[in-house]
Amino acid sequence: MQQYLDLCEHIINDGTWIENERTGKRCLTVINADLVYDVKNNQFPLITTRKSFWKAAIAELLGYIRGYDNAADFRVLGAKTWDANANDNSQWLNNPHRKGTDDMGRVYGVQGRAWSKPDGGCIDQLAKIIDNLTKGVDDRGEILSFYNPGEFHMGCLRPCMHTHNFSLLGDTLYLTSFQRSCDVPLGLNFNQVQVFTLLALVAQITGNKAGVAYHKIVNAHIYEDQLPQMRDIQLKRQPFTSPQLAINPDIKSLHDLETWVTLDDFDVTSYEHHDAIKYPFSV
Ligand SMILES: Nc1nc(=O)c2c([nH]1)NC[C@@H]1CN(c3ccc(C(=O)N[C@@H](CCC(=O)O)C(=O)O)cc3)CN21
Ligand SMILES: O=c1ccn([C@H]2C[C@H](O)[C@@H](COP(=O)(O)O)O2)c(=O)[nH]1
Repeated sequence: MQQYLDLCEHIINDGTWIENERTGKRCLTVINADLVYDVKNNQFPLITTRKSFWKAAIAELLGYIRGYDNAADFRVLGAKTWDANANDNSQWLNNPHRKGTDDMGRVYGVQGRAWSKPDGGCIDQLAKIIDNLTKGVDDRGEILSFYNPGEFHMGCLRPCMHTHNFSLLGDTLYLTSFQRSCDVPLGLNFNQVQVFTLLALVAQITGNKAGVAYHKIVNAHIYEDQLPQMRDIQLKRQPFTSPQLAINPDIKSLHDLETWVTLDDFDVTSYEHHDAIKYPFSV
């Protein structure tokens, strides 16, 4: 939690104001942040200086794992977070590739589970990784990449957390996740949960121990309309100690994650937090 607060302070103290054309807003911005999560000791990196809706973050992750391309499917899992990008952005609404209401196009999990090959067919990057890690193999290319510039024009948003690179040392699994663009008040609150949970889940279903997750961010920003709440409210609060994440031990395979797993299979214990803060969202 302290590393999150340090990043927020760093943006406020040292950030540069940058105009963002896509949203029409200015962002206070820094380049480079390195966050580290202790998954081994279950130090769940949940924000405590405001109430965090962690279930929606895990629902998003499940949707990516399943390769969903539709905001309605994310809503069924428990995340409304893709509604705006799928339905309220005029550029995407006018895109001939959009297949109708709630379509997100070829983003995130679609690339992870069905990357189109130029010579036909597609690649399931996640299945290959799970298969290798289950056999104790790390070919030094256990990479799940959502970043496909050849299909950016077919999706509502370029992936922000775009690459997850797994590493196996003996029977301990590590994860290094890369993020190109980070909305620190809103998105990072979710992304921290997702990096941690992805390592915990993949370790569990491949029969390995979870080690450390490394989260590398390039452009970390606070939108101009979020700044007063972050600076004058959230950063004035004292953090509480980290809660713990509990995952149903019956989840044993990728197939389980694709079929019956719901948010009821996750629980957070000892979560002490301050009141919720509603931050503006930029589409
Ligand atoms: N500007 C922007 N920031 C983001 O963080 C973001 C995007 N766009 N577009 C794609 C996804 C969607 N994400 C989102 C979208 C909404 C919330 C949000 O509104 N969170 C609220 C409450 C959510 C709830 O009640 O479930 C929060 O207080 O954290 C968070 C992440 C992350 N991503
Ligand atoms: O998982 C996510 C998804 C999105 N974001 C944020 C980062 C930016 O504020 C916007 C995306 O805008 P771009 O113009 O495509 O960079 O969404 C996030 O923090 N985490």
